[in-house]
Amino acid sequence: MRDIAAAKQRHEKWPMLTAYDALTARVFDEAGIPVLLVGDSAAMVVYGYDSTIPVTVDDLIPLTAAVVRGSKRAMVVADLPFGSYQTGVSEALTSATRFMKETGAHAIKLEGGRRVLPQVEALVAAGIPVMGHLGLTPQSVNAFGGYRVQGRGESGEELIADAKALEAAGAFSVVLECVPGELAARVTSSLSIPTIGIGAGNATDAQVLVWQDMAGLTPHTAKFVKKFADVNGVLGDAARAYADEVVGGGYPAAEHSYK
Ligand SMILES: Nc1nc(=O)c2c([nH]1)NC[C@@H]1CN(c3ccc(C(=O)N[C@@H](CCC(=O)O)C(=O)O)cc3)CN21
Ligand SMILES: CC(C)C(=O)C(=O)O
Ligand SMILES: [Mg+2]
Repeated sequence: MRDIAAAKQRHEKWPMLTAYDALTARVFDEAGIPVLLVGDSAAMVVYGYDSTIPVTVDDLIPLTAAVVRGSKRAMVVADLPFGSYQTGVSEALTSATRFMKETGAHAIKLEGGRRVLPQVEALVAAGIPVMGHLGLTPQSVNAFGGYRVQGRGESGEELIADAKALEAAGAFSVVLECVPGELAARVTSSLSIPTIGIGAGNATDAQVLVWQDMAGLTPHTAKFVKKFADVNGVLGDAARAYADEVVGGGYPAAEHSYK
């Protein structure tokens, strides 16, 4: 955390990725990704729901614990799911302390600005580092009427006020999702804590992507995603090659068999 705070002063950008299991956490940790987020996007990319709304604390705790076990150096951030903190300060404390005690995560993330300020202040007071999340907050997809760019026009000023309020409440960083690059640049220069962009242009202090999106596993992705690999192709080819060899009798060969 001290490192990513210092990076802002030095204008050094850094990457964040999601992770949901021990093996991918190890890969990203060894690749030098300093912060891993166990996102509530697990609802969609792990559990197959069509939004993040249904996923629970009980669903996310085992995944978060696995990511902590798989990584050595990375800071692991646990995303608080819908319904586990909006309901009040005491619910937020209960949910966040469960993640901290049962998973070994180093910080939590929650969505929203001034409307969740009491929760942010209480978590910070309890010694739990808090990452904020503004702009397209997917837990509010039903209020937004879809996954749409946020903060255009007048509402950009509201977002800046939310970001400043989160910083004043003690948040150590803030995710800006699907907002105009110009707005993200204004927020980034207005805050002394780092901003982490996803679909927020290139002026933020850091970037985050869902790993299955950046690695080319997810079939449909938003405009902001760049595919850095073709995992869908590689994995599909491996499955087809395996199937062919099983059907053809080529696998297993002598070297895969016990005497
Ligand atoms: N795999 C995955 N990747 C994500 O980035 C992600 C999730 N899942 N689940 C939770 C949320 C949902 N997210 C989304 C989903 C869709 C768009 C999207 O399609 N956006 C439109 C913007 C349309 C507009 O207002 O102009 C796009 O066309 O990119 C954006 C973010 C981001 N998060
Ligand atoms: C995309 C990031 C910021 C997130 O909240 C998630 O993966 O759940
Ligand atoms: Mg999330």
